[in-house]
Amino acid sequence: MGAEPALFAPSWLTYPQQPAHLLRSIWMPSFKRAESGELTVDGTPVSALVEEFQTPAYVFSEDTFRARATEFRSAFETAFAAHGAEVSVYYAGKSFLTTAVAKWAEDEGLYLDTASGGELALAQRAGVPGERIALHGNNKSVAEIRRALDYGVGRIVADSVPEVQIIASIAAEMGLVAPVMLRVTPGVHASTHDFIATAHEDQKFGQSMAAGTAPLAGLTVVELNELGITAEDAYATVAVALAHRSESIDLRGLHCHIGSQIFEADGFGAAAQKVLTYMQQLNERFGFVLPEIDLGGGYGIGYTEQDAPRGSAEIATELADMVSKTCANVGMAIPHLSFEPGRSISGPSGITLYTVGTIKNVAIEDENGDTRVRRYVSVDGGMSDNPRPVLYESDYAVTLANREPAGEQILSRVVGKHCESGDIVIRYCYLPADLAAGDILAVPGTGAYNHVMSSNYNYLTRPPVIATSGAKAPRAIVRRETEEDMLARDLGLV
Ligand SMILES: Cc1ncc(COP(=O)(O)O)c(C=O)c1O
Ligand SMILES: N[C@@H](CCCC[NH3+])C(=O)O
Repeated sequence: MGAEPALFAPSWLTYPQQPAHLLRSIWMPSFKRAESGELTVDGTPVSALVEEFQTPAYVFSEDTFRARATEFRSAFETAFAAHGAEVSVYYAGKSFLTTAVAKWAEDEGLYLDTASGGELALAQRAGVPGERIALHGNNKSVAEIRRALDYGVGRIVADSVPEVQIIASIAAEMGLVAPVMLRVTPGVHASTHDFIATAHEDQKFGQSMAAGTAPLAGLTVVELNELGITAEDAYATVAVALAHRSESIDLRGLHCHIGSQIFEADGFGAAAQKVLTYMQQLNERFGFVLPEIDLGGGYGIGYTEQDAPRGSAEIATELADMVSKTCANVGMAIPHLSFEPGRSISGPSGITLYTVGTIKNVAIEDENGDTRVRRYVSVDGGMSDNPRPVLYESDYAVTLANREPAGEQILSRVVGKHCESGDIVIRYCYLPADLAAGDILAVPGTGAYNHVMSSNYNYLTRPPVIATSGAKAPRAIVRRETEEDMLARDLGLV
């Protein structure tokens, strides 16, 4: 492996050969090669999947999803139980949600984090009980809040002072008491792409815990005085005071989420430390004991051989030790803990299958000024089924799936079929020299933030999601979109 990360400074001389074997940090045990060399998913050869469901297609292993959900939950429960604390795990539906997935998560003992009225509607359709659901969002509509309260969700995570006010007034009008968590901004740096980091101060989520931010809360001095808030207080304290005063809000605790696709433990630990310390200050100030803290999700997964994801047991043990130490230091009992993993459960459970179309060579100059050839391999999908490369410069791995990727390997770039030069599926990979139109490629790690972020760009129809498991025949849990589906929304010459 080269000294520099190949993803950002690819060197023709140093970029590692894509291993023909399937790295287990990227490919879960559901994805195996048969003796023939063909890739299988939970025992079904990809050629059979492609024959029945065509490409592009997301293939999602129910077995892997269930195993990862249970593994995460048990790891966190066990690690915190060692300190006498209890844990609830909320599966973050924003990463991948269908009726079947909501049910699998519930079967495995997970609660469900929803991020909009639409996700909530899906959870309702799946029959997830209200008390097992959380509703998130930084700009919830009145209808979304009403729907959540009507369905009896276990908690609404309020993002700001105005949201606390709106939730309080809707709950009062409905004659209910709304269970609320307050999202705070821990002000720590999370090492991930800027667009998916959410813990620093200058972004849209949460309320600041920093002293002296209360005057930014939008209340008049008289209103702040009435709440007992001074200019030295934090913005978040204003929200807590409002929630505390309201008879239609049951304040359950604080919430924070530092971002997504994070490997280092430091950010999670630092955030937990800051929020717990602030929580104890609130407990003392308001004379209550907030019963719960939610530390969000964000645990990174392996996309390429450059990534080294950590196991849930290791993360959980580290966090539990950190939380227990902080609580002892600030003199509080460990509150109920909750977590919201999305990608770490759904991401590695899914792959995307594409069919190879045109293959062409382009002459380019390498870093030494020598002319080289880059092989462009086009597939039948692209940024409409996976916008992550174009949004976050995300890197993925790929393997030839319908047969053994044997023989000479050639540095290649896999691109989509959209009308954009940035429509790149895999920037750098080695694929066999004899790759040909009609071959099937499999891209791992597409179980999270792919199907849910797909689009109809260039009027491509969105792929189906095929669920696999050792116990059942593969079946579509989301059907392929048809041209009729797309065209039906165009109202013609009105
Ligand atoms: C509040 C909240 N919880 C949970 C998640 C899930 O994150 P991830 O899929 O990275 O675990 C997100 C997304 O970043 C989020 O915003
Ligand atoms: N959509 C992002 C993650 C956002 C997480 C939700 N707050 C991704 O694909 O990585």
